[in-house]
Amino acid sequence: MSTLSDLAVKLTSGDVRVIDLTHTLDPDFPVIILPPEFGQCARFRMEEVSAYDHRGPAWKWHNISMSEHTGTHFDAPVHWISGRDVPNGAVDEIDPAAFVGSVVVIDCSEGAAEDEDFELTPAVIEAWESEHGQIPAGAWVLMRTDWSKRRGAAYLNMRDDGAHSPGPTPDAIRMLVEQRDIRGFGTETVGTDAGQGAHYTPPYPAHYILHGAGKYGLQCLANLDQLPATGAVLMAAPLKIKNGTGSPLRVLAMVENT
Ligand SMILES: O=C(O)C(=O)c1ccccc1S
Ligand SMILES: [Mn+2]
Repeated sequence: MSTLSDLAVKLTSGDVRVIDLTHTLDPDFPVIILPPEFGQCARFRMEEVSAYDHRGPAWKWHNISMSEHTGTHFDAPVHWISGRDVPNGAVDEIDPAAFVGSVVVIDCSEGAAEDEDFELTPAVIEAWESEHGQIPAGAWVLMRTDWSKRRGAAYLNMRDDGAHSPGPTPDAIRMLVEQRDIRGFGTETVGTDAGQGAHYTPPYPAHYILHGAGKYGLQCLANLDQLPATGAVLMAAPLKIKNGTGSPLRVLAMVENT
């Protein structure tokens, strides 16, 4: 039996499960808040066009609007100034082969529960690798913090000096990109960078280093606690928006029952 036929059989039998890593697109779902002098991210909005009524007797539909970076979404290299000249850096130009691939999960949930500004550092990555093996080239790396379980104001966790949420240090992202050649980095928080990411050098190091190297980001992920540390396959295909810097998307993972 071919690999794909075997996979189809296992998907039908449930020996391979599909896990949804996506938050519902909802007007109440928080979006990133930037300093007031900058443009802001739009929340998801929807308006009813008809509902089996005079506006459309046999059909129901809505018009929707949002930012490319609303909700669970994909960041393309062109999103950041460091990636502005990366070949095929917009969502409509990326090779679709990049949208399906292996994924590893680094569990930082205990650290994030103790410290809202928990940092993924090279030492955390190396400790993970000592247990699970070296992160394979071309893999997605997801930082599990269980932040997706937060609701309301606790999700953005804004204080007088801005947001406080976990994320990677510049050295950690540099290690993942330059030494492990990952495909992309994903988080449960509203951005791939820590809430205080503007204060690193370079500012917003995850965006700066990932996208400058032609890598991708995923944000506002959910259910990472349902994934194994290794062995899952991620499917993350952004909308094909012309010259798009990113897009909301359905992120799914295939996990084998062991
Ligand atoms: O990519 C994003 O959604 C994101 O986190 C972001 C967007 C724009 C400016 C800064 C950041 S930090
Ligand atoms: Mn984004």
